[in-house]
Amino acid sequence: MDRRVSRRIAVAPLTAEAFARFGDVLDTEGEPDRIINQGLCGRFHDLAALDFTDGRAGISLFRAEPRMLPLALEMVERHPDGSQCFVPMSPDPFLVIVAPDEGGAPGRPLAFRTAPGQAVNFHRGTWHGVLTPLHPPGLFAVVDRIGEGANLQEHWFDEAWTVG
Ligand SMILES: NC(=O)N[C@@H](O)C(=O)O
Ligand code: NI
Repeated sequence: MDRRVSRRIAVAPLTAEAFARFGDVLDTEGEPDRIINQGLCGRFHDLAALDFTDGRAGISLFRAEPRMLPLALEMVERHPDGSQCFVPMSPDPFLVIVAPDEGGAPGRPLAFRTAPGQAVNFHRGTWHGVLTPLHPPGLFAVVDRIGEGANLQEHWFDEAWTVG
């Protein structure tokens, strides 16, 4: 009997609970923490743990090509010196891929699809797929570490995983 592990990764809806071991989910679920601006705005306050060993936080804009599913996942990466936050600038869902660390290498990846208005913040050192829009224009604000060195470890799989 073929005991090969399936290399197909299903895409699940993103939830804070399922993502908690990998990072933070930012959204406007529930009541805002503060009502500001003369009652015209709800502030959902301090939603992500920004964590940098050195350097500083920076905000960059990404314009990324949308991908189609099923996706051949060839690699994941991690940033040992800083967290990384993807904030979509459109209401379109995007794909979030993470993997547990197993002795310094990624284990079986997990894939999530965001709901409109959800953003994610990868904890420092979390294995993740690169920014992966599913719809144009693929515009994101990214909050991550600005500092010396590459702050990047890549892992290329011997055999790609199929996501979706
Ligand atoms: N390289 C870069 O700025 N972005 C990646 O870290 C990514 O996760 O998309
Ligand atoms: Ni990254």
